[in-house]
Amino acid sequence: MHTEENSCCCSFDDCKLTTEWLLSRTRHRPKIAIVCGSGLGLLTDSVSNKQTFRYEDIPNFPVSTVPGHEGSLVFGQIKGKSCVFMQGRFHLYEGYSLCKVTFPVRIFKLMGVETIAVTNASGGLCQDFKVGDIMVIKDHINLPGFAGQHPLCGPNDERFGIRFPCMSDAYSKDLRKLVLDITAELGYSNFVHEGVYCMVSGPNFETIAEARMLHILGSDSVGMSTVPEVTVAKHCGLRVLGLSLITNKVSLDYSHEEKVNHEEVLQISKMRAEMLKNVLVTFIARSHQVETINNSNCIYSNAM
Ligand SMILES: O=P(O)(O)O[C@H]1O[C@H](CO)[C@@H](O)[C@H]1O
Ligand SMILES: Nc1nc2[nH]cnc2c(=O)[nH]1
Repeated sequence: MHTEENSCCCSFDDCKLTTEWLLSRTRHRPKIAIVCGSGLGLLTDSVSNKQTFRYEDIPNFPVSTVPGHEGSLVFGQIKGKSCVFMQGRFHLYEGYSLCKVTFPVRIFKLMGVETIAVTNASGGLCQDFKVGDIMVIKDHINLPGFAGQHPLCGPNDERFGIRFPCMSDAYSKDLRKLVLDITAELGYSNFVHEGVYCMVSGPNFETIAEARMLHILGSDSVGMSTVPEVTVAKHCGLRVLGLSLITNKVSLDYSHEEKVNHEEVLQISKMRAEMLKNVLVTFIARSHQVETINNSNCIYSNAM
């Protein structure tokens, strides 16, 4: 139950303090933030002029507890563009409240970030998807949100965004088009699809009956993250790109003998991280081609 006292452990002042702490320690002023999913920390390999902060050293930041999530904020440049990477994200199943899970997104907004690219590892429900494919997220299903586990529950702070944000366009159409153009140019079209990502809380992988239900409901892939970050990003007026790496096929059939596990997820992520990195490097270099949106819901739309 949400009350004034317990609803938010990450107030505007907490966010401000963390933002000021970071801005006073780095000269980087990123316009793009990238969240690295499970096993995708290698995405930071192409960053030059790196400056790294461990999460445990940043005031108010949660710490990473999941293998494959290093726990560092990496500032730097890619093709001359200033960016910041979350090398490791936070999940509901780790025991964090959703406002803690999404805390970094608001820090990025207050630092002056305009675009966020979220990546994840997910299980493929769409029967056309193969292990190692990339799904450009077109839309999502916020399953925990239906049950009241929602990062925007509780008193709304208008300085971040409006009470009732529109979510029908959470994933920027222009950024999706840009990324589809890039993947075509790189010769990746055969293993890139658009689709709907469904978030479950985890930490267990799906039962067969659950997987069948999610598939019937219109989900193309399933994972345990991303949706809270995207919801908060859209609330405060960031442009969002979502890329999901299909690390396993989710079983819809009781005769299926293969059992998914986190080690396999990490193995596939590491195998395909290079490909995802190629996409993101080009995306970062070219994202200025897509105009910045002006209709920000957030009144703190510029860096403090
Ligand atoms: O969504 P990311 O952080 O990529 O991680 C995915 O991989 C883990 C399961 O292997 C879960 O945390 C799931 O959400
Ligand atoms: N819930 C869920 N999360 C995942 N993350 C990577 N693969 C999966 C999966 O099959 N199910």
